[in-house]
Amino acid sequence: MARTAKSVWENCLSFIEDNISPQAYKTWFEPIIAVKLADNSLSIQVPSKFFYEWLEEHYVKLLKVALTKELGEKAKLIYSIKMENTYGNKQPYTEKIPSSQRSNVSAQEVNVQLKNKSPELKNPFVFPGIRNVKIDSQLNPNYSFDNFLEGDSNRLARSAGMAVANKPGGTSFNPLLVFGGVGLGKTHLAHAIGVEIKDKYPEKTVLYISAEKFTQQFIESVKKNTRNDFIHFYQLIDVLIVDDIQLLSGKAGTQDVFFHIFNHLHQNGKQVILTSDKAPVDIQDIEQRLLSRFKWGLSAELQQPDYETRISIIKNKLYRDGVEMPEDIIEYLANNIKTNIRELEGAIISLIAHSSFNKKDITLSLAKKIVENYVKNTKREVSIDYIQKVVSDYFQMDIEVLQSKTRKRHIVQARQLAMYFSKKLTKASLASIGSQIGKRDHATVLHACKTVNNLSATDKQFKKYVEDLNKKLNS
Ligand SMILES: Nc1ncnc2c1ncn2[C@@H]1O[C@H](COP(=O)(O)OP(=O)(O)OP(=O)(O)O)[C@@H](O)[C@H]1O
Repeated sequence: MARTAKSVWENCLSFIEDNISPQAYKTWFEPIIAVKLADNSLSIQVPSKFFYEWLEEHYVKLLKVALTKELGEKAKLIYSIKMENTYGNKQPYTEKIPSSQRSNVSAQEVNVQLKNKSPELKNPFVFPGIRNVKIDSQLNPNYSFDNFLEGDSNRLARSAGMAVANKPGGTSFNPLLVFGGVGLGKTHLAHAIGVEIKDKYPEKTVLYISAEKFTQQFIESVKKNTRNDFIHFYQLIDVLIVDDIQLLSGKAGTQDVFFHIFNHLHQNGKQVILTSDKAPVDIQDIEQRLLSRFKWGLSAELQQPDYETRISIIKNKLYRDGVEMPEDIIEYLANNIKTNIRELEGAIISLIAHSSFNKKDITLSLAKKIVENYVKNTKREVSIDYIQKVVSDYFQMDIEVLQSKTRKRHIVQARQLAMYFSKKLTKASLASIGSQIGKRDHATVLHACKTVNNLSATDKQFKKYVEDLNKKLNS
């Protein structure tokens, strides 16, 4: 019997159904319609671009296995997206996108000159001993310069990033340190520079790594006694991008090893790109010699985007998602989500999802509801620095006093309150809270939290402090 799109898809579905939860199957697979089968390519129609992205993100492997079983190794999946009811009464239209269209930045081969007999060079990403080390750049090709919109708030950082991408290691921006608040595009820009360099100079070895992962790898190398291999590995890199460098704060061993790697790369004309959520002067607990190196090149700030840039970012995101939205809603979003581009994008995604799942138009009242949720839910994301500022302002003392070693009762209480609220309102560990609030250890923070709970149950005045601060930190 001749195979049809429908019969092939039905076989795929019965395999998929056996491998995921009934709820997921119902939500994500039942609405799909198989539309065409040509050679090894099956076209399926999905209800929205959001739907397509969800499938690609969560079920691409399963789809691949199911399809390969049916159509063999060369099987291809093509999505046809039916844009319906996203806005207004427009005719539905379709858009075709191949599965996993995003090209990956391919692994890079590095020939290692082996000086001794042991051919082992440990790649902390892949473990087996290897002569020809393949280094996955860890870059995300979706973060490019093309979709990093320019505005006054990011012009300097973006242009410096471009200059570095054009001539890695060959400008005075080495290191290039990009800093700025949460969700303002540091990671995006860092990847964009790496992606651009790989495009222009495919032979260069580029590596993106978060400072957190770098630290974990280093700790692992100490445990396994492979510290030299670890250093050697990083010294092979032509362009090293380290994200969230402030996370090295308080980690003396990791800072030390990074210092050696940095010096080696810098001396050899290799490019280093760093990001941080603070300006270099404000990064605490980083050794002076390292801090001074961070300042060798250029520190460029990403500021909060102005209104025009927010509008362009929204429009660009909508354009890329193939969705239209009335101008007044775009303006409403831009006027109400100002400080964090990730939140702005999140609100747009929620709006699209709501309207496409509920088959309703995107209206201003829906936008208001979503923005309200966003603003409410994200208000609690405060930093430990901010908490210390609010608490010290409340007690009219300087942050340095709050952090000092003094045992004066009112200062101790202020410090304990700062610790208590840091535990309550942030995801930071006790140890990290302690190190940021006057270099105390985790036991001190634990004790502070208990004391605040006890005192608020027994001391009226103290209870009032807690209530006042709660209001200030949540407003
Ligand atoms: N100029 C821009 N144009 C378009 N999109 C942007 C721009 N800046 C940021 N974004 C988007 O905003 C989101 C948040 O950016 P990113 O993750 O790079 O922020 P971050 O500063 O690294 O945040 P965090 O401090 O939480 O690590 C991303 O989806 C990114 O693509």
